[in-house]
Amino acid sequence: MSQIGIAVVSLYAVLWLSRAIYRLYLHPLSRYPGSPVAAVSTSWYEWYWNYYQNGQMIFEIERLHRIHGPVIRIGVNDLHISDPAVYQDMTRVDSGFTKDPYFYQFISFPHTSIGETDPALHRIRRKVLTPALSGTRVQELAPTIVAKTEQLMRRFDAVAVSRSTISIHAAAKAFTMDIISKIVLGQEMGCIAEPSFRNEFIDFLHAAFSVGWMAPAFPRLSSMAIAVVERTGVKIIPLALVDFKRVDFLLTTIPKCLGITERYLAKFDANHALTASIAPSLPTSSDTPGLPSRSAVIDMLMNPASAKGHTVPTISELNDELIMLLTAGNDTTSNAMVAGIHRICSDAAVRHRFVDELRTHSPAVDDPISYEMAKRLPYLNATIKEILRLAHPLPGRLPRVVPAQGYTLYGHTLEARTVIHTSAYILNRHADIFDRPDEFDPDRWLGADSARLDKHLATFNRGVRQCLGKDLAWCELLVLLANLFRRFELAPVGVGPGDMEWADLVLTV
Ligand code: HEM
Repeated sequence: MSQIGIAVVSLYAVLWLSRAIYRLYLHPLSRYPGSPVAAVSTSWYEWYWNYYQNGQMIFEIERLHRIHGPVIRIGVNDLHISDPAVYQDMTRVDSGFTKDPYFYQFISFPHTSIGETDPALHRIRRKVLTPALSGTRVQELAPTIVAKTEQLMRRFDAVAVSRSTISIHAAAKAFTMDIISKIVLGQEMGCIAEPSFRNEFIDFLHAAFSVGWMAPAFPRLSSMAIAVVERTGVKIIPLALVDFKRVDFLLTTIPKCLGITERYLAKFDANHALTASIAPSLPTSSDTPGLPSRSAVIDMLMNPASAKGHTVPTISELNDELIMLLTAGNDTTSNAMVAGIHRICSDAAVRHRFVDELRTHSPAVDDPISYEMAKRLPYLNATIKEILRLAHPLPGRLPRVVPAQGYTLYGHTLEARTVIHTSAYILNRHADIFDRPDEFDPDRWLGADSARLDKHLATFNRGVRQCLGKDLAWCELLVLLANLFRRFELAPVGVGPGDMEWADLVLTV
């Protein structure tokens, strides 16, 4: 190496070392315990635990909390908190905490309901989408959800008659995909009718998220990779978002989604009277003769009058939102179903009470249990809450930025733009709130204390960024689990120890 080369490398080493010393001993967060590696380099810490060790950082964070208490440092500018009171404070509507743009640019598309980090723009997007997913809308959609459950039950009937087995995992994902695609695209994907419940969207999603943690670990490299792929179509490193943006994926793997959206818009554009009639109110008929079924989501997004300040998205922005909604509405609820079915089947006492309540209140097996009835069954509801407490569809860190005025944490003021992470996996098992936290015990939700526990359930997040699909998820879980367990005696086949272990790949995989 030339002398200049040696000088450059030495200078870089000195700079790197000085910065490492500053971050470890002089940085405002240096007072907090945690990982020294994380304090020096967020990237390598993230890369090691989440990419190299495949989504294990959440378990390492849990271990560090056990050693160091409620606050640990997990990055140069990042703390992780395990304290339900701090979480409540951070999720107050007026807390001023916002989503961390650095993190969300890599797990979501910009300006979508999930990815928007600007509070004012988010408020508008949320207002536009709320009517399509609100409690009232879910009530209207409930008969469709019951009908999809019935269709799925026919598949289970066939399996029971032939005394063969069925993949609960594939069945649950097909069920949620057909429902969310109908809501989002106006047309279902037809996964329940597929012989093996084929669901290309989920296959793609899991392949993409298996490399998802590369992006937050190396943000500059990731931004460059996204720019390169957008301009040339060439994928230089494995990244979930790069895969999402890949033209060949969009054209071949889920042509149905884009094709459906484009046909939908073309039909509506061709019919100006109808386009003009897309008022802020929702379509009442889902099947107007001669037209594709209506998507409340697309209708509201394409209507400039949906909310004050709303700008109609371009086709690309529209697709970004639709893909995010398909993702949010498919994998999460189905994972809760799979984990829940396994829990109920594995606990004879719970299963007995669960089935007993269903058969007592609704003995006629051929009369589907409605959403209305399911909502009224206490043990069913308590069991689902307990499933949601422990099932972890989105287990991991949801980083939030400290507002401009700073934030006082245990007497010390954190500077604006410090990032605080909390995780449902850790909060939902916090011993200050949940007695015997690792035990699956639906009865905890039937006691006098249940309202207090409810307030601390972090599964759907809280505050202005809480889940917009919570009512839909609840409806799907209630209707599916009630009808499934009332009708069938289920037993796990071929599920070995370790098969239900999960990794945090943003989504649980
Ligand atoms: C058991 C099932 C579900 C769980 C556990 C869950 C969990 C969550 C969580 C934790 C968030 C906050 C994410 C963040 O802060 O970055 C969220 C947001 C969101 N979820 Fe869900 N979700 C579920 C089902 C659904 C369904 C069925 C939909 C329907 C499309 C949906 C749509 C959304 C949307 C649009 C947001 C963004 C809300 C906003 O920021 O305003 N979710 N969800």
